[in-house]
Amino acid sequence: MNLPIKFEEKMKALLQEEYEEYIKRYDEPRLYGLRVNTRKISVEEFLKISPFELKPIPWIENGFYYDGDHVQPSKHPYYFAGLYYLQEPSAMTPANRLPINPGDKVFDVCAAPGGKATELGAKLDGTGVLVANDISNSRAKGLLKNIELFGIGNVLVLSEEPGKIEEYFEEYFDKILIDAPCSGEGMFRKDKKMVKAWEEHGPEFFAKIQRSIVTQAARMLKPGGMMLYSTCTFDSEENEGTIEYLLEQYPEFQICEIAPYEGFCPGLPEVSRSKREDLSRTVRMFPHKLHGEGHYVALLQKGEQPKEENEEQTRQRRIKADRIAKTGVRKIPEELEAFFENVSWDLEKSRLEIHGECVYYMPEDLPDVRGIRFLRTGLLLGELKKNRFEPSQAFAMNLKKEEYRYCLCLSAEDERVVKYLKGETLDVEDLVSPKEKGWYLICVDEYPLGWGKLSAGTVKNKYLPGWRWQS
Ligand SMILES: C[S@@+](CC[C@H](N)C(=O)[O-])C[C@H]1O[C@@H](n2cnc3c(N)ncnc32)[C@H](O)[C@@H]1O
Repeated sequence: MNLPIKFEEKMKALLQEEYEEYIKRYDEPRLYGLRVNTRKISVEEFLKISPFELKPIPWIENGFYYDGDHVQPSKHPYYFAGLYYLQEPSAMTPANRLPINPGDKVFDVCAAPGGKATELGAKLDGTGVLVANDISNSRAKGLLKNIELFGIGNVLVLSEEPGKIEEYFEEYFDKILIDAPCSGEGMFRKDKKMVKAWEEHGPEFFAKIQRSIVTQAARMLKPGGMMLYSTCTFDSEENEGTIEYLLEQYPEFQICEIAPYEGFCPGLPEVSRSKREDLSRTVRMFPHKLHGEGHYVALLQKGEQPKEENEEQTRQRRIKADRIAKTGVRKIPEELEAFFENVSWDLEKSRLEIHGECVYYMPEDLPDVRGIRFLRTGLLLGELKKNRFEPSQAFAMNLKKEEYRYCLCLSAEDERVVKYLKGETLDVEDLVSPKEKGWYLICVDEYPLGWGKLSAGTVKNKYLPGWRWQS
């Protein structure tokens, strides 16, 4: 493989006698990873039904290697049920090593297309709130789809400059993940286009952006909160250099130990300006040390700053508290109430929001985000049409089979599953009485795929057209 000479020289200086071993990895086949969505299925259960041969990724409990040269997990109904995400193995590390507690307010600053946000949302398991942002609107659309596919409803999906978001979320989050835009040196093997991109915009370009993002994010973290910074590059300015910069600007932050794995290498104080020893608590991942393409990960905690509040600060704090969005409806619309007779949720009026025809179920304690560019606030439950409620695709993905009364379960081998995913009408007379009618949750085995409307033994397809199986 043709690598830029400047890059090779830099890697030689960084790796010294290990360089030969590292460069040999470029001749080896690429690695494919699959991460189980533990919000929908346990690892144990997934291993019982997995159609693919899987080998554990030793440092990720829910991560596995698969043979991407012979199987295509993105073309299996379980993918459409959101049971897993396909992700390069070392890229699974950041979201895995950021500790998440139930109820946490979590922010993924550079989230598209959702490789890390989907894991953070799965770990929250319906509690707290996940704010997922990406500055690119087109990429944020893909992010929203992946979040919905994963069954994550306690969300806010934004497409905004972090500097603008900061105005609304000062010291709001318990956990922040920054998977920063970077020069992508760890992706050269997997994606040759990255080499060309590196030649156009190298480490210097990205180091500036990263410094701005980490300091903006730092201000959105609560004292005591944790922040994880990651890149898929080897460059020291973008890695240790960015962390060093953050610590200079915000000395109340400290670097934390990351749960170890034998293939992790310590960060390198010697490549930084200050040579501070604690940079060795950050982690470098190299393809010749573990079966992954390479990453850099740093976990930080914001210290509690003992501060006496003055009058002005108290006033500001009160203003902010008033900015918590007032959600809720006085009365649940009858059509929605009728639909929810078949859903086992306790629908809380205080969390419902209705805009035009659309009904949303909101996370609690969100600031009012008017003025921020957003793609979604909360879970879109569906639409209120004339005298009826039409449930959404996102709602189907958020439900568990046992939470809705009328389910139609097809086995993964049943050819009607793919027909359904392609948007076709289904004949199901063999499964339900021709007298049955109304909204059915169509499932592959036990796992919801979307809605269908049953009448006279036929399912009218309500699968979201934009998500259809492409042949
Ligand atoms: C490494 S990718 C993120 C990958 C993602 N975390 C995942 O695991 O799927 C970096 C992302 O940062 C976004 N980005 C670039 N500059 C940004 C900024 N200033 N604020 C927020 N996002 C930014 C890019 O659009 C890109 O999608």
